[in-house]
Amino acid sequence: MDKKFTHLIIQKPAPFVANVQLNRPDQRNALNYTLWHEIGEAFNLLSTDPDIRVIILTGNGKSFCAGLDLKESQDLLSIASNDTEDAARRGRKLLEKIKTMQKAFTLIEECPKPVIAAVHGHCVGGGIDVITACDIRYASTDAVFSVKEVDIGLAADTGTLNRLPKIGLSDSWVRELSYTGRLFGAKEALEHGLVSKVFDNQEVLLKSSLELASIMAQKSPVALQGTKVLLNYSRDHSIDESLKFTAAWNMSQLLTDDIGKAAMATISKQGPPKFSKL
Ligand SMILES: CC/C=C\C=C\CC(=O)SCCNC(=O)CCNC(=O)[C@H](O)C(C)(C)COP(=O)(O)OP(=O)(O)OC[C@H]1O[C@@H](n2cnc3c(N)ncnc32)[C@H](O)[C@@H]1OP(=O)(O)O
Repeated sequence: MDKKFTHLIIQKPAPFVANVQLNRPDQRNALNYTLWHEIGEAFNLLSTDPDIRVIILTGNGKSFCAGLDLKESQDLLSIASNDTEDAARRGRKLLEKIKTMQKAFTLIEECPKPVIAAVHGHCVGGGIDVITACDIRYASTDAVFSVKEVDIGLAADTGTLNRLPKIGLSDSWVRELSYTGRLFGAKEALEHGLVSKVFDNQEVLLKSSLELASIMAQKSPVALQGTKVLLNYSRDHSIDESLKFTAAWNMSQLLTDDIGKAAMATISKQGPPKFSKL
């Protein structure tokens, strides 16, 4: 990808795999508006990049992400306290701001390519918003999480409270974390299913994330992207609705050459076939 970002680095560590790196290490990857916006922009671009089939999301430096940049969030507060405008107008400005911020992380979810969040160090507040929009969450043993918003006087509004209840966790546990903001570690996150694997250190975490990404990147991109689209749809709809959507989706997608190539490779016991770009 040619686009240059201020607070993101995008590398291509393996064929068809992108590594999106949050890159404000000195601020523990706190999300200022530039980084917030760039996350959405990057995933939007990657969603149609035919050279990328799987994305790994990591944080550079000591932490994965320290959440909202508390030093650069003054304009949010200034909208709220601007007494030259009435409450309704200030409310409408806040609405637009929140919707824009929500959309940046929704673009991770809407990206049809699977996204693996590889979490080390702290992942708090907005960091949880980010990882709940990802498909797969891996962590290293040093990872520390917190649904921190309640501690700064707000109800999380950019994804956590909307997505955490949908990823198969205990409702009681989600509520306990959201009402207290308490820290919890990788072991607890694994026990409850917030992350699906924990690794001894960040190096092994990154290596294992790359291995996983490379396996997925060898699959038919038609099949892989369709699988993400259909899993997301079925999470948000009844079985009957999602069966209908699946049938309509595959009306076109079953016309792919990839099925023949994959079947032939299986029968002839060759390695994974080379699929055309999508
Ligand atoms: C509409 C609203 C939408 C979304 C709202 C989201 C809400 C949230 O995200 S709530 C969560 C907010 N974040 C926090 O409360 C975390 C604050 N940070 C910390 O607790 C710690 O920094 C740490 C993450 C536990 C890491 O600790 P440590 O490794 O010891 O580093 P520090 O020395 O504390 O920090 C280094 C450096 O980074 C700056 N920094 C860290 N976090 C933030 C932050 N969230 N915002 C701005 N800056 C941050 C910290 O100030 C230090 O800067 P120096 O200039 O070096 O002092």
